[in-house]
Amino acid sequence: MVKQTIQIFARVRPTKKTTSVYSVDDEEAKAGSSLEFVVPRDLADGFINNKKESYVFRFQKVFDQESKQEEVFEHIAKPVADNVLGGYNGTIFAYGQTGSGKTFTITGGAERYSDRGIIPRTLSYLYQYFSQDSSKVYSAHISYLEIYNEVGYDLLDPRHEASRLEDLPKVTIMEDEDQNIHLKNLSIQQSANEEEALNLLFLGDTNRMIAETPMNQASTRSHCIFTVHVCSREPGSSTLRRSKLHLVDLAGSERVGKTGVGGLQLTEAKYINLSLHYLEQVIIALSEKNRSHIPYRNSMMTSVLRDSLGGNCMTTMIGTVSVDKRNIDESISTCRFAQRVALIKNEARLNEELDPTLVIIRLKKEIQSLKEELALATGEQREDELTEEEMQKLGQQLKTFLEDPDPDVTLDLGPDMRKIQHCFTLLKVMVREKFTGVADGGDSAPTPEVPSEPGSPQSEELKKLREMLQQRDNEISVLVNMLKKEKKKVLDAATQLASVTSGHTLSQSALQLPEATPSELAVIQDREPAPRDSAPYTVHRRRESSSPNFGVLAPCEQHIPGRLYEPQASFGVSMWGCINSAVRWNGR
Ligand SMILES: Nc1ncnc2c1ncn2[C@@H]1O[C@H](COP(=O)(O)OP(=O)(O)OP(=O)(O)O)[C@@H](O)[C@H]1O
Repeated sequence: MVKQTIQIFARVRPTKKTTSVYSVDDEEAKAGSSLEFVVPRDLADGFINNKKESYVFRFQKVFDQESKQEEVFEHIAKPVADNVLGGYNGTIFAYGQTGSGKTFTITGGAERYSDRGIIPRTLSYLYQYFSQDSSKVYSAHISYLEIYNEVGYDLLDPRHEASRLEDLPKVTIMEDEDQNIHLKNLSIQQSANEEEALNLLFLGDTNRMIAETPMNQASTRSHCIFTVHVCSREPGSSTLRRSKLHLVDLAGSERVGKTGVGGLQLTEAKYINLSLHYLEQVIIALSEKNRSHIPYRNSMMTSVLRDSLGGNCMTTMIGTVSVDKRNIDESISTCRFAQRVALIKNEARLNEELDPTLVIIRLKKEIQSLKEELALATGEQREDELTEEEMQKLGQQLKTFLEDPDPDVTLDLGPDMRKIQHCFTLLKVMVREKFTGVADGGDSAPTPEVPSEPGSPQSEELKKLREMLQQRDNEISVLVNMLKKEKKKVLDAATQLASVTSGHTLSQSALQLPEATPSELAVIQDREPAPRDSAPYTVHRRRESSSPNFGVLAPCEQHIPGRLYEPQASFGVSMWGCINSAVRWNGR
């Protein structure tokens, strides 16, 4: 919660006449500035005259006649807009006598683009911010209320042009039990971008009650409240921030006697002055300590601005003053009003709430889950089939669960046995597909391994073993290829040997004879080779391992003098053992 007094600023309307009745003293940046009016004593009032000659008022800042709209926006509206973007309510209201520049400050002048006032500049600032801040999703809605002769009208109502004012629906105030104000018949229109928001502003301004008065050629005869409702949410979050920015152009106070108006304008002036009087009463009540009752309900304007005055809002007032000699009294009165306003303390709260639609979805789910739990507890299982949509949702849930690398992740299916069973069926299909490549089951498929939990020691071990197995497989296939080549060489050598010894030819099939007995092998391995030209030989079979294990051949890995062949390569040396075992000389 932010406790803050209402910030007050003064703006002096430019005047063509040079005037010495006022002076602005700009003090240190933080100390603010003061505005002084000098009113010389009127000798006509007699010699004994204790009337004050100098009136000094302090403000956060005084904008003199040369101040530009840009400057006013930067100092007054921008900080308020920033707070609104942060989730706090904000109000800026302009107060002053008629023709002192309230509408010029709040809405702006129509002649030049640089004369744009606080409303269009703030809209531009807000939408620019929305597009630049990617951390949140923003939306804005706009309402425009007019209070004319104590009756509220919706300025954005399209029937304004065609209907008479009396035929338009009246905006009425409704209060809930928490004393929050709700406005019936006031439309709140969404505006997706700056252009749409400006169109709404122009539509409302065209519908405003304007009349020519002796003080102002286009005097606004009503109080107007332009409200921007900002809503923001971080993507994926269910917390919403809703804030309101009221930009208020009050109707100007005027001295009926001085301006000499009559008829309708007199009635308007009476209503305006009465509502400003009620506003003043509220301000006085708020600035007094220990005051229990604040008369908000006296007028529609104070009821609508209830939060802005002493409530959940950061409020700023701009007192517009005219420094023509004939307007000095009204200007002093405006400054006095501002000094009282500066005593009001507001307590602005961050307007965060849970998104009601998300809360409803969550509660519905909870109810469904409780119903299912109850059915499970009472033994009433649901018999009806799962819908296609439910099954798809379960499939997606299961997929997310299986793909999540987190070992602690759980699959929440609720107490509905149909869902649990469906998930098991899906899981079975998935496992079979993965391990057998068969999409739909058959009894011949082997029982799939139960996959270990990812990241567990068993799964690591399994992974290592699989890698080793793959490596061995690769080695084996290389060796098998080499074996084939060597076998060919052996065959050639044996053929050559046979032709050298007795002219017999050794066929390849001779090397694929049945296995030699252990005693035969022993004899083969102990025997010295016979001389080259010895008696005819017989070929016995030497078992070749179906999975070539060359350890069997290892004892022959050395060159033996007198052998027929010199091995060509290290593997060839091993193969020599094969020949050694396979070809036995006749003299055994
Ligand atoms: N700071 C300024 N610079 C230039 N022109 C100004 C300034 N302030 C006011 N004016 C001009 O003075 C005239 C009266 O101003 P404006 O209509 O804003 O007064 P007002 O306080 O809203 O009066 P009312 O209460 O009668 O509506 C307008 O023509 C406006 O353009």
